[in-house]
Amino acid sequence: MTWWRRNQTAAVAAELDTQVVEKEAVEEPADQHPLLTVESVERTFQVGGQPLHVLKGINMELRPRQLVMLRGRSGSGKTTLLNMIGGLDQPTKGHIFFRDLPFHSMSDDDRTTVRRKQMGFIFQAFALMPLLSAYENVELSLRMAGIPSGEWKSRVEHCMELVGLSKRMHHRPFELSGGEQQRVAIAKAIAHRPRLLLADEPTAELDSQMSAQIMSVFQNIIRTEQVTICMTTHDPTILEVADHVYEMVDGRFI
Ligand SMILES: Nc1ncnc2c1ncn2[C@@H]1O[C@H](COP(=O)(O)OP(=O)(O)OP(=O)(O)O)[C@@H](O)[C@H]1O
Repeated sequence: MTWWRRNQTAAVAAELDTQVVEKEAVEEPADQHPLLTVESVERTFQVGGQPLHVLKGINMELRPRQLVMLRGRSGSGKTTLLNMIGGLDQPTKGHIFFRDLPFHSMSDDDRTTVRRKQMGFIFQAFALMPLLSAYENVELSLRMAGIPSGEWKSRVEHCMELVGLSKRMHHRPFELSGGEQQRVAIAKAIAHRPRLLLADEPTAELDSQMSAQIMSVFQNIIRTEQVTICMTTHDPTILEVADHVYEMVDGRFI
């Protein structure tokens, strides 16, 4: 089993390298091949010995440089789906392809390799480290992704500039407002140049003005960093900036 895993991991690493070369060589038009495809995905949890059907047949696509929102009431299954798209969990049934990689059947190790290199997360569980400055938080993400240390300084400074926080990069999270902390989280999530950025309720704790700022940062990074963003939200006021909104009710899109 171990040798197979190692070979599989090597194959994924090789695939990623090829994809990076392709990315540099060819500029993909926005509407070309999907970055991610979800086909007939179901997710069932066992709760107290009973099956709980949370996702009941989801189909969706994320295309390069799109801003896609998952909207729905609390408990409708948005976070469960986002976890699946990010390879943090696997479907009970159905298929998920990130580019050509079958997330539904890949090992945890292989999904982790893809995630580290090609995805960024703005999730509560990946929150800022409180004792590190904004700069050090972003740098940490480059270190984790295996980016050579010689590239860290310019990339951190570039990302802090993209989110409009160049003047505050040596502050620690508690010295920043909620909106500023969220912008540091965005800088941290995009520092290693992911293809896909996933955000779970990124405007949840923010007032409407700060939420609008975050959405404007998202639009800016889609343009300048060529990233695709998929986020969950309850907030009807930000839906208009989405390229596509999937409305979820009780584990299905309507
Ligand atoms: N690991 C798990 N085990 C058992 N049940 C789970 C698990 N994860 C999620 N659920 C259940 O699945 C349902 C959907 O949860 P999910 O967090 O995906 O909803 P959501 O739409 O993101 O809600 P919110 O907007 O409140 O975050 C809930 O009833 C939740 O209790």
